[in-house]
Amino acid sequence: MRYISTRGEAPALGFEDVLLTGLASDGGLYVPESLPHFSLEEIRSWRGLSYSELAFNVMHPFVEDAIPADDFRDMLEETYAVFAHQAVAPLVQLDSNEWVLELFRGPTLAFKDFALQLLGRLLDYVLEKRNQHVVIMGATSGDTGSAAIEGCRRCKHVDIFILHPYQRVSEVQRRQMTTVLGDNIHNIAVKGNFDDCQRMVKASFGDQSFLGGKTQLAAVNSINWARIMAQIVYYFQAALALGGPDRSVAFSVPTGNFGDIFAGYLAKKMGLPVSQLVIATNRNDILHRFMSGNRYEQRQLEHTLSPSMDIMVSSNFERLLFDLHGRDGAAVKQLLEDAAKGPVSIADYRWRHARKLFDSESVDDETTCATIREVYQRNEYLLDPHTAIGVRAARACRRDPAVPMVTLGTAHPAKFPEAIERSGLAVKPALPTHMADLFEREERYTVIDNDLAQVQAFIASHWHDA
Ligand SMILES: Cc1ncc(COP(=O)(O)O)c(C=O)c1O
Ligand SMILES: N[C@@H](CCOP(=O)(O)O)C(=O)O
Repeated sequence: MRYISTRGEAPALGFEDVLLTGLASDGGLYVPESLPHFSLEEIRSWRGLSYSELAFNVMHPFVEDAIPADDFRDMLEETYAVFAHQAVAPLVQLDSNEWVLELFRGPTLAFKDFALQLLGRLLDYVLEKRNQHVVIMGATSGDTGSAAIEGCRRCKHVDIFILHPYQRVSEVQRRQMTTVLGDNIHNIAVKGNFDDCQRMVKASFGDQSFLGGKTQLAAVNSINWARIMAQIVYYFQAALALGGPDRSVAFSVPTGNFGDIFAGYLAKKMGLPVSQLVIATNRNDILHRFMSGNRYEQRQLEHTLSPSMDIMVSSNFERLLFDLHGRDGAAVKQLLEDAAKGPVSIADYRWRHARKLFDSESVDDETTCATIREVYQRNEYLLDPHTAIGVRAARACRRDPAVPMVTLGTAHPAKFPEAIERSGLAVKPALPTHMADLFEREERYTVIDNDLAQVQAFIASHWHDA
């Protein structure tokens, strides 16, 4: 399997190099040159497999040139053994044909664990083989950071630097990152927003000279193809549990950086019968505005009760644009350069195609709280604010009540007590036992101005060989 860049100017790479490269050298994102396609018969034969066995079947074609099958199987077995539910991603029914897929049973209580527990093991495997060191540089609006630290902190050959927007993540999210005190773990609170953090990460991948040529950067964000690859699996798992592939399933996906829903789009392209994909956004709704009116326009970022989705520059949208433009890298490059200067539209027939692939809805804080309240009162089930946005959007966009609609439950409600309180509910979601003393643990992080040079200087002087 070879991987090509969405901007068409970077060299094609194999899996190992894609894993370590993160952002392509032309500023694009890597995607597989061609996707594996599974027949209905093959997918049907996967019924009853454990999560890790299913993960092997779905992902092996992407890694087969780089990792022997038995090693990959062992890695997946270990990865999904750390999840706190036997089903790994259990389904919870809210109503007739309405489900939540709980993706928050991993160590850091968000869907990011599915990919980052694996990414840590993949990095360890490849770096050990090459005897190579990397500096992980990641941006987080709250969840990727802790999942990346948890997934990679035992890797032998890495130093980890995670940038989060200062005072713009929940206290639980911050503490999940800043209380992990290893010598190779560095949390940076940037006086800016998530987009600023992500911009710094991308700029640093583009010019790594600040590291003095002694090591290289690796990505834990969904710009790294391996993140997307691992997130495809749970679409297959949920569909199989609900009668797929002999029955279509619809998914509603709380969306920020467009990684999770892009994985759903790929699952469909790989043969899974998916009847609907709903993009569910908060008030930072650039994707919903684009889907509704073919106008891609960045606005001021708002701070909402669903902070992990406070994102305006949605990285993985580029991967979709690449497909919408017939995989013409030059066209994507031009479009994104124009988009950085002002609003852009795409050719009407391309936009209509996008509308066939996705529905969308934007949900404000008030409606998020109302949804948390309603679902709790009816089902005694507590949604986190991101999942609540997914549930609300699913209800607004649903096309066929006979088709199971699955909302991806992207985080545990205990990570966002503020939203639960604002919903007027008297319940306090408890943190699981392994995090019970989170508020007593020592924290360590460095606050830095919203300034790339200062951030890079910090990294250059703190990675372990520096
Ligand atoms: C809890 C939660 N829900 C949803 C999202 C959105 O996922 P994506 O960025 O893949 O669209 C994120 C972060 O990205 C998140 O942390
Ligand atoms: N919501 C994310 C933002 C980063 O997205 P990623 O999927 O590209 O890592 C977070 O919680 O950090």
